[in-house]
Amino acid sequence: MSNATASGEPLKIGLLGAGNVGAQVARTLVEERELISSRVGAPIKLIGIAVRDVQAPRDWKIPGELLTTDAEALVDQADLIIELMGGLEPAGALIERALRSGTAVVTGNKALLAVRGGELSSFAAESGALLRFEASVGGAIPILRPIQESLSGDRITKVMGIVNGTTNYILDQMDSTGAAFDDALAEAQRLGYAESDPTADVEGHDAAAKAAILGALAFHAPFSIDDVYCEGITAVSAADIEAAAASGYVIKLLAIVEKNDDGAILRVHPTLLPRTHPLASVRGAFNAVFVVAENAGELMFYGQGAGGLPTSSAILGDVVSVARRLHGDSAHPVSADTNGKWESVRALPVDEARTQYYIDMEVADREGVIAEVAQVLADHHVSIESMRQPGSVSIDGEVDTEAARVRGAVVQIVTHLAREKDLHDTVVTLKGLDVVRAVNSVLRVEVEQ
Ligand SMILES: NC(=O)c1ccc[n+]([C@@H]2O[C@H](COP(=O)([O-])OP(=O)(O)OC[C@H]3O[C@@H](n4cnc5c(N)ncnc54)[C@H](O)[C@@H]3O)[C@@H](O)[C@H]2O)c1
Ligand SMILES: N[C@@H](CCO)C(=O)O
Ligand code: NA
Repeated sequence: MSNATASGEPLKIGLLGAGNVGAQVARTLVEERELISSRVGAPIKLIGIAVRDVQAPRDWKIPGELLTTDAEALVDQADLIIELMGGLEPAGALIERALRSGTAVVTGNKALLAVRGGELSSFAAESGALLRFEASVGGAIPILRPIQESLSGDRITKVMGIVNGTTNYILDQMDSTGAAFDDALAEAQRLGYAESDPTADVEGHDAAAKAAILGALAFHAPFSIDDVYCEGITAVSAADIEAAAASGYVIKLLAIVEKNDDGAILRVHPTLLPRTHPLASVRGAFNAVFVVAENAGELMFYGQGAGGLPTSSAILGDVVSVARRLHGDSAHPVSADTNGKWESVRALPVDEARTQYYIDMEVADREGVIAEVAQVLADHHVSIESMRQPGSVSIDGEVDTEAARVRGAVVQIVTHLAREKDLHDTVVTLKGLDVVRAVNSVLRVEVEQ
């Protein structure tokens, strides 16, 4: 890397990958070069785009002289690399190559960062290279820079986000139209939100990668996706959504990272939220991230978490920010721009999380059943916040015993906050009771911070 801008030469930008996001970034860097240069305060130039096939048809006609299949040579010539190939390799090796030689990197590659983020950050710290990845969580939403910079004088205690647009779209469709999971997924695929292989989204892996990145930045510790407990949405049924709605809740797939005196817990799972919660109003494929910090209190960030154009906005914001730093190199030592020092924060098992549970079950309809169920919860130190018997309660709230006798009894319990391990053991014991015919669903609940 040369210190191009200090010598008046344009800052040389190399782009790796020209897919959904890459093509939009290329278009802006070519068509809006003057604007981006003026935002930087120094000239920039896109010097090349590494692609697999220079002849492949593209929506936006990229000037042919920019295309190359030699990604390594492009990395070696550039002052700043934008990686938008995705996947672990060759993206990982190319980013490592750039960072080790002091070349700045901007990427949106959450899958790579969730596995090798700590290692790549240390390469950056060793060489003084800048590494930015705002697009990797919440797409266009400015969330990582606020966590890294705006809140760096505060202590973040919890981050809770809807960080996967595909699953939010599916759950929202199920909630608003009563659709079954498979139909909502098919619609998400038709609209281009979900990929033909939707595993990474619906099984929660994409959200788990983002949880690892959020946890690492919020708590200054190099967490990886292996530290994240992950449950997707494939087991969420139309009946779950309907029962939740009847009790005033909505089901969202949340990435939750929180810190206590012993360490941090990182988890992704379907969660019941009261309809009055700010995250409950996030509809369709939108994303939102809720942050709680000791002094700032509660903050919420909302916007488009995916799509070529929105995501390109976050990439270009990082490019301008990095280019400004490279331009002012001598005045602003780059080492001051990193995430600070990693701290020693243990990743705790999900069993240590404190959460509330919603349990929907069918019990035999006879005397003493409710007392027996309540005793199981008490034995596990879990207290009950509310209990409903929707199948046997009439509209005015009077218990309709005749209805209960015919239908059996559905019992819905919301617990107070308790250790995940105790809640889990409670459900196992309930399932073993003779009077419990079936446990229909068990979901975690987030009510307050
Ligand atoms: N699309 C989004 O909404 C979105 C949002 C946030 C983050 N991201 C991230 O941005 C990155 C890019 O996403 P995308 O949607 O543009 O993906 P994409 O699949 O549309 O584009 C990737 C491009 O990289 C090219 N490529 C892959 N390997 C290559 C190689 N070895 N040499 C040259 N080219 C290669 C592919 O041919 C493809 O054109 C991913 O890391 C993704 O996770 C995407
Ligand atoms: N598959 C992701 C893309 C953005 O990271 C989503 O649905 O949100
Ligand atoms: Na973002």
